Amino acid sequence: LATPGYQVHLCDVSEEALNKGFAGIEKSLARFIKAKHLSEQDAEDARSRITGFTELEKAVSDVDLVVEAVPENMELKKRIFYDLDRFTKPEVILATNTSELSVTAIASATKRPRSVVGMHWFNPPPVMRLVEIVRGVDTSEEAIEVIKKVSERAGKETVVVKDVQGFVTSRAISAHMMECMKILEEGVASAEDIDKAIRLGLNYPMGPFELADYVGLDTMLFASEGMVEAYGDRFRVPQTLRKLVEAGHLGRKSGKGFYDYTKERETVSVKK
Ligand SMILES: CCCCCCCCCCCCC[C@H](O)CC(=O)SCCNC(=O)CCNC(=O)[C@H](O)C(C)(C)COP(=O)(O)OP(=O)(O)OC[C@H]1O[C@@H](n2cnc3c(N)ncnc32)[C@H](O)[C@@H]1OP(=O)(O)O
Ligand SMILES: NC(=O)c1ccc[n+]([C@@H]2O[C@H](COP(=O)([O-])OP(=O)(O)OC[C@H]3O[C@@H](n4cnc5c(N)ncnc54)[C@H](O)[C@@H]3O)[C@@H](O)[C@H]2O)c1
Repeated sequence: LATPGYQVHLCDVSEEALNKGFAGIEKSLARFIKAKHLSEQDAEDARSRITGFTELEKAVSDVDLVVEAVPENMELKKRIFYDLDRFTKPEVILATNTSELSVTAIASATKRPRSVVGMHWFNPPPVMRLVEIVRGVDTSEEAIEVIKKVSERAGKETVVVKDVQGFVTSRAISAHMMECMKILEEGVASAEDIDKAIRLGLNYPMGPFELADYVGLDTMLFASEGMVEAYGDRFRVPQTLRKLVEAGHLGRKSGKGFYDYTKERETVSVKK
């Protein structure tokens, strides 16, 4: 959002967490500069528009829009929205990047459910082309329009969907990934070969296990629990996924998941 010109307040729980965020932004800017999508000056301008905060009240007291992206946990999201409702000006729109939680339930923690809306980005957000906008039961047309405008200014296409478990995208990808997980657990093929088959045979940019590591296995587990609760037997929480998360193997962000990123991995991604 800083690249297309917005002033951004980035808030996280500690300086260490903030620095991780800034390091991620640097990596992305470097890739864009290398690919000549951005000049050094554009990158510098984007950097100068981002200010870090570790206190939520200070971060949001004078903003026009909040995009929340804390871990996928309903109690935590509700606590944050309760605070956002108290700390922001009354006209501010409060968006959540939740992958599958009920936007309507998150909105119930505020006194302004009309201004609460889903703004679902995709990883890596600077590259992926869609923002899925989720209309909660009370979300106003104005809130939807603001998110459309902001997304378009960030170069994204949008779709507006109803607030059902998993919306369109997480529901669809869950079906695909959970079936691949069953294929793995049945011993039909290795994770590497399933990933290769899906990439080369079906032309997906990433196989299910490399994508799961990329998204983060903790986020995957939270999301799959929600899918099972809503849709029952059509989905089930994969035990292999649960065990990896219990062991602290969260994918790329912890160095290990379905693959080990601490060693130079014979990468299974297709290089041109
Ligand atoms: C198995 C477990 C089962 C459990 C079931 C659980 C179910 C629950 C499901 C819920 C999931 C929720 C998910 C979430 O809410 C929504 C998501 O985010 S879903 C994930 C969406 N993302 C994808 O699907 C990504 C797929 N991958 C790709 O598109 C590509 O691989 C890639 C990441 C773009 C990388 O492309 P490559 O060609 O491989 O690599 P390159 O390095 O050449 O990059 C291409 C191009 O992109 C630029 N780039 C890449 N990354 C970044 C970045 N971070 N920042 C900036 N730019 C980047 C790169 O520079 C290249 O640019 P170019 O040179 O081409 O101009
Ligand atoms: N990972 C993905 O690919 C992806 C894609 C789309 C949407 N999402 C959604 O985005 C949200 C975040 O997911 P993630 O995978 O980035 O999680 P993550 O755990 O990797 O990152 C969450 C961030 O929130 C910070 N945080 C925790 N508590 C906070 C608080 N009280 N105040 C401010 N910051 C706090 C953490 O320090 C961390 O930086 C989830 O709702 C997830 O479903 C994730």
